[in-house]
Amino acid sequence: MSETPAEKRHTLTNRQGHPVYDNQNQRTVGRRGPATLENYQFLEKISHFDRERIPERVVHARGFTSYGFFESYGKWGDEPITNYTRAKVFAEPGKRTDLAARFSTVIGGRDSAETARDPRGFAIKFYTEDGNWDLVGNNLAVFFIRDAIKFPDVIHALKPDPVTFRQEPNRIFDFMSQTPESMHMLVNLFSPRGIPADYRHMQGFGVNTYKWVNQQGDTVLVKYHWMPKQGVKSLTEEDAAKIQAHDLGHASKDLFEAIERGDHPEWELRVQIMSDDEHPELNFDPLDDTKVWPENEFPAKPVGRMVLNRNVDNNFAENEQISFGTGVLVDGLDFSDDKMLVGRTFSYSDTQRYRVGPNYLQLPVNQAKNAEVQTNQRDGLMAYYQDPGGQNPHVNYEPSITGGLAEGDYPTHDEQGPELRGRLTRKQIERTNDYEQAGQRYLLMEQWERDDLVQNLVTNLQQCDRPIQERMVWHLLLCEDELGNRVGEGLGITADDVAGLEPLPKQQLNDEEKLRLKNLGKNGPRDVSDLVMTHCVPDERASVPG
Ligand code: HEM
Repeated sequence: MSETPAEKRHTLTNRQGHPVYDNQNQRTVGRRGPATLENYQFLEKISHFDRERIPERVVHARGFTSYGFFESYGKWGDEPITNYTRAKVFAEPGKRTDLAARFSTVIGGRDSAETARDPRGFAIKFYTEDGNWDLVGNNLAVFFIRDAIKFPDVIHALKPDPVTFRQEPNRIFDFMSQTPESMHMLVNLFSPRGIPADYRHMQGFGVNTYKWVNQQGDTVLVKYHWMPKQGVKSLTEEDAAKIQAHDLGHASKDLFEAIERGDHPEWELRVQIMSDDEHPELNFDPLDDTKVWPENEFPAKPVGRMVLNRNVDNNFAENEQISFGTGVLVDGLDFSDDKMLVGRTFSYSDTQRYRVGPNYLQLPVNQAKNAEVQTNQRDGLMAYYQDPGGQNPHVNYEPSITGGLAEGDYPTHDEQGPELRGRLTRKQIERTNDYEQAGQRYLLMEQWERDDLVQNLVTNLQQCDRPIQERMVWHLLLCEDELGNRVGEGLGITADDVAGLEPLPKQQLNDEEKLRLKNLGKNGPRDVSDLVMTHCVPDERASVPG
């Protein structure tokens, strides 16, 4: 390789701007040492190196960030989107908003394999003119649990054993077998969808239920879906192992290289809407993130597209320090009472104040760069940007008659949504219905996906204690006969072996589930003839050379 001509190079300095004349040798007394303690250049270099790492994300540690834009179609079906939301990002057809996207795996550390069977994070930061909007989703449409209080438990079960430091199927299925609401997620996670071919060929889902608010203050419940224009492709366990044998970061590499060569990946954003009420006519709760909303009843309508067209310049500054959160909403978008969402909304900014620091929002990648930020928040560790505080820099408080920042005018209404009534309680939601959609999901799979799912469940459950295996077969039979019977066959467990198991303590079975339990393994397939679900679009088995 030819050397860069010396005259074009800048002189190396330390962080104080002092030129470095020798970067190979410490200052010592005589050639052979000892070293001197006042050697500022050496101490600055080493002590900065000692602090190069920040805590990695507690989940989603390995990920990759790129930039692009969102373009609104301005319509929800035939209607202007403004009928439903006043969020400016959707306002008119063709309106573009800058964004950053971070895709990730969940459980492994920062250097772990991207071929892991794991949900994939699908986090988008829209830099809108009203400030930032983060849509923090996953590639799978549902989640393991429906109440945020269980999040540390589900993650502990999925993370390595605190003693052996290995991910242990026995711990995972110990927890899942006691958590019936996880069945829908497990049916997805152990299917090929649990190992997307790469980041460009996967879907994204908001998973939690949010709200849209229009000019009149009317609210609707919404769910968000991202559909890759590249198609959906996934890997079997064997194919993933082949890739992992020579590459731990194939998905980041694929995305980076596609963007570098101008092959810009694209996703369409589709939105489902429901009126903002409890929907007693449904046999599930619209605020339950273990459920999808059937699209024959609630069509997913295209509202815009996202294109990724630029890579980061610095992985640490833009990927490691980027900070997403579900609390980051703009006017026209709102939270629902989804009990996961409220917990997530506390958790993200809490962990980021610890992981990145209290001034994490001053970093360029996190700044609301298309909106004015003027706040009386001051100082703290690594404070970089000090806002002048309006005309009078002495007034860093509000209210004031001598200057400083003033409150804005409320966009339209400060009251919205239905009236809520209820007594304080710790009860779970009523319509748990933990098995139906898991069974439907199985029946809507292609044959290769079903076979892969069964094989993956059997291989993992074979490593579990017998009572865990039995309880899992019991749950899977309640989802769908064929699924339970096939997994049971792989483990040497029949429906009769588990028919006598009582429901779990605190488990609420609905009438249909009670009936299925009576006929365990002999109920016949559910009817899925009319059912349309976005997360069931055909999945292509990715081809892997060798
Ligand atoms: C109560 C449940 C949940 C809690 C408490 C929680 C908490 C967290 C925490 C603490 C992080 C690390 C954030 C950081 O260090 O910057 C994180 C990352 C993430 N979570 Fe969750 N999470 C929950 C559920 C979910 C669900 C249901 C989804 C999918 C819809 C999800 C998607 C993500 C994504 C995509 C990231 C990575 C964001 C990035 O790329 O930086 N999480 N979560």
